[in-house]
Amino acid sequence: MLKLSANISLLFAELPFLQRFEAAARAGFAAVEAMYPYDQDPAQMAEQLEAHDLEMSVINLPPGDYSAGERGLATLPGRSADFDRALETGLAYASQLRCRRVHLLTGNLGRGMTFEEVHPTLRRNIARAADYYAGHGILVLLEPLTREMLPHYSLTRVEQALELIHDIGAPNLRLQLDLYHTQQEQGNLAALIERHFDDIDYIQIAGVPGRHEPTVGEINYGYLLDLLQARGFAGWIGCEYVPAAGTLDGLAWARERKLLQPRGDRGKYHI
Ligand SMILES: O=C(O)[C@@H](O)C(=O)CO
Ligand SMILES: [Mg+2]
Repeated sequence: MLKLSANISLLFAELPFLQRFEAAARAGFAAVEAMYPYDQDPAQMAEQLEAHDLEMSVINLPPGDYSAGERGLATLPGRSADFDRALETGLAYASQLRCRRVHLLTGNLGRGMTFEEVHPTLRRNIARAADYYAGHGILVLLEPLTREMLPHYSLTRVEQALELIHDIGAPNLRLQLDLYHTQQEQGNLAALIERHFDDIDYIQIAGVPGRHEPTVGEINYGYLLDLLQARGFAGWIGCEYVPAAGTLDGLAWARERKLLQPRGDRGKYHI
């Protein structure tokens, strides 16, 4: 059966962050994911995971100065100290949350820079991250992100990510395929899933346009989820979308596919 993880940076936003763990468990999720949990106390998050028998399926590594538009440090020359600090902080959180995956945001292209020009710095830093986390049994994931959201982002296509993954060759360096982003950059999702199935560790889903439930928009997730089911995809599928209305009502699609196992009174929170 396909495994869903609730992105509690976006889902259950009707509740304070620390209450979203219980709400996700009651709704029937076995895991949660978070984008940038670094404003939270990891001990409190760990308590919630334990209390509600949840896995933390993935967290992003610290992205640099987010408010300044930084989305990762791996492409930026002269930032190795910040990059190393991000690896250390990510490890502290992942360890305390027993999270076995971190998403390494690669960073923006500097003004006037091309992917080819940043490639040596990027490759070196990704290899450094993979080596750093390998010793802790943690996977490092690369996720192509669309320029519709991040116009200057460095890693936008599946083929770019796979070239780095295969060239570096670290066994703990894997692909995070976000179908919301990849639809906007290159489409052809079913063929990409089929062609690169063995390289995909993690999938995320959201509707295009609007980043709402997978039932809204141009992507036929019924077809894609059937394909993943038929291929026996065993990784997590992150529900990384902004509910169009209420979170619980918006999960009807997952309940209809019997992908959620509600625990206790799902409606405890009046959301
Ligand atoms: O798809 C996304 O936006 C996230 O998975 C992410 O890591 C970058 O924000
Ligand atoms: Mg994503």
